[in-house]
Amino acid sequence: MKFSDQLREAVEVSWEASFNHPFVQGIAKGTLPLACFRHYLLNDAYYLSQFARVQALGAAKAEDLADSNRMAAHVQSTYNAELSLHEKFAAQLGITHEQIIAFEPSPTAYAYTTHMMSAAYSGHLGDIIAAILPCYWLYHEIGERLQSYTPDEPIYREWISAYGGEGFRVLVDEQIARLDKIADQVSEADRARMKRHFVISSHYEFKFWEMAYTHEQWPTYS
Ligand SMILES: Cc1ncc(CN)c(N)n1
Repeated sequence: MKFSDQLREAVEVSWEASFNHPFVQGIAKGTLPLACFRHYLLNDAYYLSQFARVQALGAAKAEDLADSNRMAAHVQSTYNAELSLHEKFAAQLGITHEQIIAFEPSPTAYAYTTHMMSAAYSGHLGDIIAAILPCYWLYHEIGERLQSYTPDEPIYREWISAYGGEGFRVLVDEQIARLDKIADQVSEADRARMKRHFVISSHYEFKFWEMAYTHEQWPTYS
């Protein structure tokens, strides 16, 4: 069984829970309050800026130039495709660039990005891809599964079409193939560690919907 198939099997329950989360179902049906999407967007702008840095660490740690080149190209797609889509949504929701820059991430967004950074700084390219792959793969599965939905809210329609589209599929397949190739070359201990990164990131993906849906904040102790 391919390494990526083992990973996919390990997260079946948590990915199904993500798919069924009221945030995701609310996007599909158009019933998600825009205030929840706003909280998501602000946290996601922070998340994607850290995600791009993790991808860049992948470019730096890759052992051959072709992988460095492709990881760097993925940084550019995060910037050109995803972050610019978010900026468009932000403008539609009246969120300014200054608000995005000044935004303090919620606990889950902070914890998830810290997990990815830790895997990236302490590991090799395989650790990095394992930690970031749920971000690609889960979103694409969700986007594909929501393709038949046409929510009234245009932002939600565009969100579904961006993640379910062919452009995103190509990037997901590329990283899955890269991870399978690396998994064939490393030790059993490395594969176990990589699997753990993937499973933890998948849990954080679920918690990210929850964070947005509940407007998660840091405690104030007052
Ligand atoms: C938290 C999160 N995970 C995944 C994605 C899709 N790249 C995203 N935009 N945000």
